[in-house]
Amino acid sequence: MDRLQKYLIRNMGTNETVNGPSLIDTVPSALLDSFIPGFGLVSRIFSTYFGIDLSRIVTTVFVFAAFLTAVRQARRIFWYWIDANFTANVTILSNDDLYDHVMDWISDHIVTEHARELTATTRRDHPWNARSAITANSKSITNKSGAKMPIFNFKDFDARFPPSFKPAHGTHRFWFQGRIFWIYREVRVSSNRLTALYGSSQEEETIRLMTLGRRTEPIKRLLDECKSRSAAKQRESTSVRYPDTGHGHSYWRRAGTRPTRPLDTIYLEEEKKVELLEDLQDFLQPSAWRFYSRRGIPYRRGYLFYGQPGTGKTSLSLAIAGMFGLSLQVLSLADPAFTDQSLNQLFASLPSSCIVLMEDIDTVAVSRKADGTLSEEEAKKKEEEEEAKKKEKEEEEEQKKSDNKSDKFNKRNAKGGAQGVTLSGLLNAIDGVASQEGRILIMTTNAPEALDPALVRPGRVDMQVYFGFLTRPCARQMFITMFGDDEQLLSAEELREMNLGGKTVVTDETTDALSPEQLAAAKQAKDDKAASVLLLAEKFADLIPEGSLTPAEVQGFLLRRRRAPQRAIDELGAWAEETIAAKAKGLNVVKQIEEARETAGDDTHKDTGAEKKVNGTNGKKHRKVKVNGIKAINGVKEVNGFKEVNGVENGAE
Ligand SMILES: Nc1ncnc2c1ncn2[C@@H]1O[C@H](COP(=O)(O)OP(=O)(O)OP(=O)(O)O)[C@@H](O)[C@H]1O
Repeated sequence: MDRLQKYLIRNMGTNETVNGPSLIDTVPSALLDSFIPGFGLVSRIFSTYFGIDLSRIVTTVFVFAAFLTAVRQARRIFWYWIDANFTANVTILSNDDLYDHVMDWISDHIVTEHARELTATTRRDHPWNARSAITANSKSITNKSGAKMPIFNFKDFDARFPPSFKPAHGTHRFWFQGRIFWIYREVRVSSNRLTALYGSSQEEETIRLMTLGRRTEPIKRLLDECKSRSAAKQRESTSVRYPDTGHGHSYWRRAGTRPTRPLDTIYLEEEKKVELLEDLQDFLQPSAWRFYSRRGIPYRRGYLFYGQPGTGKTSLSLAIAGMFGLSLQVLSLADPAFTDQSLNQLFASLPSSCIVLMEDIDTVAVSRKADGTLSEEEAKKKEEEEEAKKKEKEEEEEQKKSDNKSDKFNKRNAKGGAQGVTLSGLLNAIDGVASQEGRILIMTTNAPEALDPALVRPGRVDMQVYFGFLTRPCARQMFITMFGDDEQLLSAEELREMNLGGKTVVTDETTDALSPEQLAAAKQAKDDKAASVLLLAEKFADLIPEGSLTPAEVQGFLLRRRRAPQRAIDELGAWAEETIAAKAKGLNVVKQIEEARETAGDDTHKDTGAEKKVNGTNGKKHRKVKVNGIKAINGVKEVNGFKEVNGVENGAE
């Protein structure tokens, strides 16, 4: 013992004598001195002047901390052991739809007033759900007829809703069907295997559901509950995904949801619509999968939607996705970030049933053959290119500085460049071995003739659908949809504003307040209006020049007059004539706005831009207004929205 004491005293630098303080007092002080330089000196000062033994205090703190660490470690080991032997777990990645279903359910069920750790986000309801455009601070503008129109203020609307809460990152406990569950919400770095499997990014958020017991059945029941709850909520929306090519990996990023577009708001000849739907329905039958696999046919379906811009190719794709409850994966090959490899990754990581919408497919490198070789003509072209290579290089340097990215991409594709997406890369991706079964591919193009035949051969494209100009039946339907009483399409305010000669239009909100006589009169007014709209729709359809105007153009025209059906009919002829003439000349901008206003000396439409009085059809004078690339011509007589609605009745007579 003596020897040990001497050794410690010598090595730990204490100058106490062997007969001084005991070992238990001395050792900590010496040890602490080596950890905390100067501790010995401070300790002696405290001991001399205050009579406090600092080393004892510090030792106690150290022992306590060590004890706590040991307990924590023991608890971790205990839970690890429990977790490994007596619990069931299910992990869900954030790029899966299930993640949102679970988060929605959890937010509704465990975010109570007792929850202590939450993540708050601003909640925005869709203005669609606003009962009234008028808020406490509503300002209004006066329209041409002197009537006050309340301004819908989005900030005021948002302010009506409290934030929404979700469980914060970390662990939360809750009960479901009499059983305890834990949810761990965390961000983690994905492994290569997971990345390959789910096509996810390097960092991703996960939730892990855990319950006691060795079977996952209770968790599956919970997931079923989450799914069925949110399925009802999500029936009205279509989830849309876009590709992300960050971190050297390409994956589908969920871009949110879009309201499901009703199919009857797509104006396409009925036979074409029915034929397409039957084909899709046939393919999506559960029995079809067996049929395809038994015959060794890849279970995929391809469609080519072609036609003028603004004829509804994209809109129909969204409507179909909503109708069949499929997600829409949108891909634009004009994106310069895409390569053959990223395209392959994206097709390999598609969900098992979905619609892939590839827009403007003609922008891809169409000059390459499927096998990557060049045709005779192309080889000749390449030779010429090589001859001019030196010169081009210099030019390209200059162009690089001035051109924007998409111009560069188009030029590269026009030359059949090997970067970006090549035709052979595209063909491999869409029907290579890695491509997902069960997917529906919709390719859209304005220039079908520019496509390589390999791209549209049967098997890759199983059905071609032409989207043409607006036909009369479709124009009629568009008019009815635009001015009809469907409360899905028109808000209560709008319906009320669309009164007929002073008679109130019935809405759900107003029915309670009316006496039986008033109600009958109002219902009659509503029926009258519906009948009037039908008659006006016939007139409108008769005036539509077939084979000349796209649905987008007519939709734009009607939207400008969405409260004035009679005005739409009055102005259609002149507008259509002008629009067709402008298109024939290849004009996009019809009038130089300022110049036109100066010439006309008229400032009625300050907000809309150019105006110029010209002679239109039927010997009437018209004012031309350029709005968002679509010309509109207002009738010469002074019009106001409310009077024009009354015009519905006139038109019906
Ligand atoms: N056939 C149609 N039925 C209903 N709406 C249509 C139709 N065609 C165009 N529209 C309307 O016009 C707008 C543009 O339509 P959409 O994007 O679907 O056209 P597109 O043919 O895909 O055009 P692009 O070739 O330029 O991509 C949308 O607001 C849509 O509502």
